[in-house]
Order: sequence, then C-alpha cells, then structure tokens
Amino acid sequence: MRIGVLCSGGDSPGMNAAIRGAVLRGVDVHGFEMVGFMDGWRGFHEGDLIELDRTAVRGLSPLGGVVLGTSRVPPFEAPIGDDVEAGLAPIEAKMEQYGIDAFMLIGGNGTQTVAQILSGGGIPVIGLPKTIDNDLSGTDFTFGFDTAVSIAAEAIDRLRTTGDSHRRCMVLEVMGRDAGWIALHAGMAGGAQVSLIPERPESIEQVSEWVLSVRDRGRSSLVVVAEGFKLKGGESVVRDGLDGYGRPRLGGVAETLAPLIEQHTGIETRATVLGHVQRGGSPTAFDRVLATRTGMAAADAARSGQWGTMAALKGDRVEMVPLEEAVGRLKTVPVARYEEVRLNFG
Ligand SMILES: Nc1ncnc2c1ncn2[C@@H]1O[C@H](COP(=O)(O)OP(=O)(O)O)[C@@H](O)[C@H]1O
Ligand SMILES: O=P(O)(O)OC[C@H]1O[C@](O)(COP(=O)(O)O)[C@@H](O)[C@@H]1O
Ligand SMILES: [Mg+2]
Repeated sequence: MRIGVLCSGGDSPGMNAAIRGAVLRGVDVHGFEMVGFMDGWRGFHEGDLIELDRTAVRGLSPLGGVVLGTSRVPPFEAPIGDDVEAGLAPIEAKMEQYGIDAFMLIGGNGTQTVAQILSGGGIPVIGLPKTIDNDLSGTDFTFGFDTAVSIAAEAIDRLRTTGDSHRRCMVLEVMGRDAGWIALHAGMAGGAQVSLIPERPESIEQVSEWVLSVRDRGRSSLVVVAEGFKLKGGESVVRDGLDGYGRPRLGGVAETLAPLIEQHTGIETRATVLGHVQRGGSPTAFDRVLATRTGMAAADAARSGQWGTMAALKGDRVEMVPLEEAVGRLKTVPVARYEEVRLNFG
C-alpha cells in the first residue's frame, strides 16, 4: 500500500512528530510506501511530493513547524455538490497518477471535514487531529495545544512582572478562533485575574469591576482574552484581509479592550497580542508523545483497514473514532468549566 500524507490548516507543534510516528510504524513495521505532499493540497494538485522513509523523518520529534509545510489551499476546484462522485473525480485521477491508495490527513476541524467528504466518496482516508485551538470534537486534546498553552502561560508570567512594576493592567490576547481553550488553560496556569472567552460575552462594566477589585486589594490585573471574545452586544474583532480559505482573520480584541478598561477604571492598561509565537518552536514533551502515538495509531488503522476514522485521544488511550464524531460541531469550552474559574475573577 502507498499512502499520501498531507497537512492543512495552521501548523501545530507536534506535526513533525506525528509524521515520524506514522512513518516509523507504517513503513518500517507494516511495509507501506509513504509519500508526503508539500504545502497541503498545493503539493497534491501540483505533484510536489517527497518519499517518506526512516531517513526522511530522522530527528523530527523535537522540531517545530512541519517539514512538509501546510496551507489552506482548497482540495476541490468547486464546492462538492450532490454529485460527490463527479466532485471527487479529479482527486481520484491524481491519486492514480501518483500511485496513492489512501490518505493520512493531518489537520483540524476543517481538514477532518475534508477527510469525511473524501471518505464519503469511497476514498480511503485516516485523520490525524492537530490544532493549537483544541476545538476539535471526538478527541480529548489535540497536539499543539499543550505547547501553545505553555507559551501563553510563560507570556503571562512575564507580563505580570512588568505589569506589577508599573501598577498597570496587562491584557494578553491569545489565539483559539471561536473556542476559549487556550485562554482558559493559560489563564489558570498563569493565575490570571480575568480570562475572557468567545463562548461567554461579558460587559465592559463587569470586566472593569473585576480590574478595580484587584487594584483595591493592592494588586495589578492580568487579563487574558481569547481572540474570538466579544463584549456583550458586540462583534468579534477582525483584521483586514482574509485567510487562505477566504475567512475573516480574527485578532486585535486586546487592543480594543485595553483602552476601554483604562477609560472605565482610570488604571493605565497595555495590550499584548501574542500571535503566532504560540504556534512556533519546539513542541512540549506531552505534544511530542501525543503526536507520535497519533501517528502510530493512524498507521495501525491503515494496516487494519479502519478507513474513515480519526486517531483520537480518549483518556490515556489513542483510539480510532469515526470522522463523524470529529466534524460538524466545534468542541467549545463547556459553561461549567468557565463558571468554575469566573467565581474567582477579580
Ligand atoms: N467544508 C469544506 N469543504 C471543502 N474544503 C474545506 C472545508 N472546510 C475546510 N476545508 C479546507 O481545509 C482547509 C483546512 O481547514 P482550516 O479550517 O483552515 O484548518 P484546520 O483543519 O486546522 O481546522 C481549509 O483551508 C480549506 O481549504
Ligand atoms: O495562520 P493564520 O492564517 O494567521 O491563522 C490564524 C488562526 O490559526 C490558528 O492558529 C489555528 O487554527 P486552525 O487550527 O483552525 O488552523 C487559530 O488559532 C488562528 O485564528
Ligand atoms: Mg480549526
């Protein structure tokens, strides 16, 4: 069997380790041939691919980014309509040209949606979940999330010392799209006084009240805000331009929030947007292990013909779950997880 591996969506620390795990198990143990398409679907469309063998994945586990590259280049020329067979014909033709029997798709909710479309059309595919946002259903955690949270928590630690020195309120914006996982976990790890998430709008009056209560007991506030957070009655803050898939880019809410907090509290406030630093650099040991296990499980699933599934973390086990479990709905922060930290805001 010859398997094509490709990555799509934003990069996520651990993608290299996942490729390594899949190749070590797939090529060396199961005797597959494996190839990697460069820059996601771009490489597939343009025939830009490399052979993946033990040498190709040497030393990859600690490496950030992804050696194959990743992109948001669409897989299909046009949205797949009712005639799925016709829509997938160009992909099947290319698979034949490259001698590919199956895919391993490394990506988040968007990528796994594509995996499900391919699988629904009879193309053998296995999903490997990645995203720093941790917003993918069907799995407890995605690799990349732990690294992003660790980086954000370190940023909180550093902002706190400068914030304390100037008696300022520091606002840190983290990523996560429409899910508040990074903000929630980094806020808990760093002891933020307020963590604001997209799932739960708050009013500026409420946020300011928390910041003032922190000042009243002699401390400076650290407010962590997820990029998708909306003030009550407001909209998400978006940047100019669209992403590679034509969606508005989130970001900048900290810069909107900081002057409002300053206005309402009279406390000098500064905004920091952490941005892509969260996705950069070496994965944590946790993410390396999760990613490697994900890759190995995907190769085993290919061996046993479990197509149309995704290698998901369930408790301490990596199990194959149907792609339907992963797509269709975002895994957002449950109300109870937010409420338990909100009790101590301020
Ligand atoms: N419903 C869809 N139909 C076709 N292509 C899709 C669909 N959803 C996502 N994609 C493709 O998959 C890519 C990856 O999805 P995206 O949401 O950007 O990242 P992730 O997989 O990390 O969530 C998109 O940029 C787009 O090219
Ligand atoms: O790299 P870009 O295009 O700026 O994308 C930024 C987005 O990618 C992410 O880092 C990861 O999102 P995906 O996993 O869905 O690709 C989001 O948190 C963020 O909104
Ligand atoms: Mg996503």
